[in-house]
Amino acid sequence: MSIKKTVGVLGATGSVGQRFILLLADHPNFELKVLGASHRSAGKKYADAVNWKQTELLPEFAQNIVVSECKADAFKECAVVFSGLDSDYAGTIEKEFEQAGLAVVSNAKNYRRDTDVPLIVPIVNPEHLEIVGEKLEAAQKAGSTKPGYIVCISNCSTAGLVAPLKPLVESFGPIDLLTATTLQALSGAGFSPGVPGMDVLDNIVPYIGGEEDKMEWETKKILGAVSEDKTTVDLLSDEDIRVSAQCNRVAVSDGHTECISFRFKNQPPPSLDQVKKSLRDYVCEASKLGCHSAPKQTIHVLEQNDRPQPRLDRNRDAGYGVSVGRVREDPVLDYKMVVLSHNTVIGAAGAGILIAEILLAKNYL
Ligand SMILES: NC(=O)C1=CN([C@@H]2O[C@H](COP(=O)(O)OP(=O)(O)OC[C@H]3O[C@@H](n4cnc5c(N)ncnc54)[C@H](OP(=O)(O)O)[C@@H]3O)[C@@H](O)[C@H]2O)C=CC1
Ligand SMILES: N[C@@H](CC(=O)OP(=O)(O)O)C(=O)O
Repeated sequence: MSIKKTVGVLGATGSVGQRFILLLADHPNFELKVLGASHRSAGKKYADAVNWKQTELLPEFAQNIVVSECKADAFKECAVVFSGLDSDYAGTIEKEFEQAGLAVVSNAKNYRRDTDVPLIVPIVNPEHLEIVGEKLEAAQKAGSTKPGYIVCISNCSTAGLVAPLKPLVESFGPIDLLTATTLQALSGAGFSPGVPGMDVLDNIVPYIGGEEDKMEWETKKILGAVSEDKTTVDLLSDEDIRVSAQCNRVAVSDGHTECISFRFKNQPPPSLDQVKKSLRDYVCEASKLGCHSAPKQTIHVLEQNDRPQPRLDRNRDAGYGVSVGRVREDPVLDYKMVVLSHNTVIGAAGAGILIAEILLAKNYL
């Protein structure tokens, strides 16, 4: 039996942090031993520090762990540190951890735009982790100690957007025009303080600060390619793809829905049946590698007229799979569809865990 790697979570009390606790309970490769949060939580038992908001009970293993301050020394035994830190603090803390030689897999936005930091949706572009492999190999050749590094997880809405695009681009070539309108869950806004009930009850809020720009920019990095020397990512340009996003907050607990339309660069486009087949047949690399959390079916193509729906479909493949429905021709672009992805699983904590499983499978941890 293989020995489990010790791991830690920064921001363990938040929306993403709580999801990490759930997903890491009884994980076959990782044992979650160290939890970090703000000075308000540090020194308390996790059960006393956290305002637990999940529908599942707080797992027993985590209840009595004493929350640490987010200092690298407390995490030095960790093979990987997952971060669900508030972005106001993630920048400094994650850099300190990297400089201390730790592997950090982060949900925060701070380093996503650094070209030498992989920005990963694990069911889409795990090949960008080659940048980590190259860094480790270079250090080994130079005889230096194993370096720390940061891997970023994408914005949660971007994860749902790029998932169905990947197989389509692989099968039929580039997509050059793309529009997306999102209906985003409350858990995406975090728990401190979160969205006030008066804002969302009987209501929709048509603004999520910074979200549209993130979707438009991050798509170009995720669908880009690793440079020849394997040290950076070459982004797609505005000429390669134009992306337009509109983001809305709705009264759903978990699961981001996105109505998307797109055009293929190569005309005429594939048929509707070819599009659906490409989505259904797609097997992500994590599944091929046999990673524990990899979805059995990466993209679920639903044929019922009224699906996907967040409450009914967000937990497909335990939240690691993405659902698409209403795939049909678009009278303006080529095709349109509705995409649903679990924002705190494949859009956040679950993505982090799947990335770590891929790093492990590639002997990078
Ligand atoms: N929610 C989602 O679906 C997604 C979130 N993200 C990103 O993940 C990160 C976490 O988001 P979310 O869980 O929603 O946020 P929350 O507000 O729910 O949680 C924030 C966490 O950060 C901790 N924290 C706050 N201040 C400090 C500090 N000074 N030092 C150390 N820790 C601190 C909090 O600890 P304490 O309880 O002690 O205050 C808490 O654990 C953010 O960067 C967010 O943008 C990314 C994708 C999706
Ligand atoms: N903004 C997203 C969640 C989030 O925090 O994303 P990011 O890590 O890109 O800031 C939402 O509200 O649903």
